[in-house]
Amino acid sequence: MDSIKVVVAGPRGRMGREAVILAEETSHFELAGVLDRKNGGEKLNEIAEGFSSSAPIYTDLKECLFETKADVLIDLTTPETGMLHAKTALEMGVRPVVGTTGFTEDNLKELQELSEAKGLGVIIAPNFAVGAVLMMKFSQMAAKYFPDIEIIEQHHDQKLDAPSGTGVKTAEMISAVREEKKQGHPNEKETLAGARGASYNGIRIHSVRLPGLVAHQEVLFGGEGQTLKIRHDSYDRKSFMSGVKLSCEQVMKLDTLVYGLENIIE
Ligand SMILES: NC(=O)C1=CN([C@@H]2O[C@H](COP(=O)(O)OP(=O)(O)OC[C@H]3O[C@@H](n4cnc5c(N)ncnc54)[C@H](OP(=O)(O)O)[C@@H]3O)[C@@H](O)[C@H]2O)C=CC1
Ligand SMILES: O=C(O)C1=N[C@H](C(=O)O)C[C@H](O)C1
Repeated sequence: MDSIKVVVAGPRGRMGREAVILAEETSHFELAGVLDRKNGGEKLNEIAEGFSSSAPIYTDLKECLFETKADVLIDLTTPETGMLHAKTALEMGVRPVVGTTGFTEDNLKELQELSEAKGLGVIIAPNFAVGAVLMMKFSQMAAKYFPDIEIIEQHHDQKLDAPSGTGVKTAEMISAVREEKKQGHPNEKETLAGARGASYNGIRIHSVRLPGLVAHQEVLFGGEGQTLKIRHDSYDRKSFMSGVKLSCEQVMKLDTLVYGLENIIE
C-alpha cells in the first residue's frame, strides 16, 4: 500500500492526540504536519510529551497543506473550524477525514458539492468506533419492529455539542426506515422545559454530561409488555482509531462525500 501523508488538525485535543499517535504508529502513514492554534514553527515532540514525531506545527492551514503536500487532513476540532478546514483542504486538492461533530445538513450539502466538483473524496464520520456503528445499524433494524424510540447519549462534561453527532446520526438512520411519529401521550406537557429531550422526527434524544464519562449511548425501544435496549460504550478514545485509520485509507479511493462509517465498513 502506498504511503499516505497525513495532517492532523487539533493535535493537542483529546481525539487529535490519539490521531497523531495513530499516524506515528501506522507504517503506511506519514505524519506530514499538524495544525495547531499555537506553537507554529515548532516541532511536535518539542511541545508535548508522548509524541515521538518531529512533524512541523503550523498555525496556517493553507501553508501547512502546501508545504507538506498532504494527501489527507484529519479534522478533530470544532464544527465551524472543521467546516473551514474541510473546504480549504478540498480547494487545495487534499481529502478531508472529519470526526468533528455538529455539522448541519447545509454543511454536508456544501461539502458534497465541493467534493464532487473537485472529484475528491471526503469522509465525515460522527462516530469512528465500530461498536457504535453496529449499535446504530442494529437500532435501525429494531425500529422496524419497535417504532417507539428514545435515545440516551452520555458524554464527558467537556463536550461542546448536544445532542452528540452519534445521537443525531442514529436518529437519522432510524428515520430513513421509520415514519415520523409523535411518541408518548398526545396531550403530554412539559412542566419543566426540556424534560422530554430533543426531538428528531419524533425520536427523543436525551443528552447526559458528567465528568468520568467518555462516550456512551443507549437506544431504548418500547413495545407491548417489553422493551429492548441497544447500548455501546467507548471507555477509551483508542476505540475510535481503527475507524480513523480505515477512513484515511478509503478516502483515497473516493471521489465523493461519504457521511458515516457504516458506508465504508460494509
Ligand atoms: N467521530 C468520532 O468518532 C469522534 C468525534 N469527536 C469529535 O471530535 C471533536 C474534538 O473532540 P475532542 O478531541 O474531545 O475535543 P478537544 O476540545 O479535546 O479538542 C479540540 C481541539 O481542536 C483545537 N482547535 C479548536 N479550534 C481550532 C482552530 N481554529 N485551529 C486549530 N485547532 C483548533 C483545540 O485547540 P485548543 O486546545 O487551543 O483549544 C483542541 O485542541 C468534537 O467535535 C467531538 O465531538 C470526538 C470523539 C470521537
Ligand atoms: O465528543 C466526544 O467525545 C464524542 N463525540 C462524537 C459524537 O458527538 O457523537 C463521537 C463520540 O460519541 C465521542
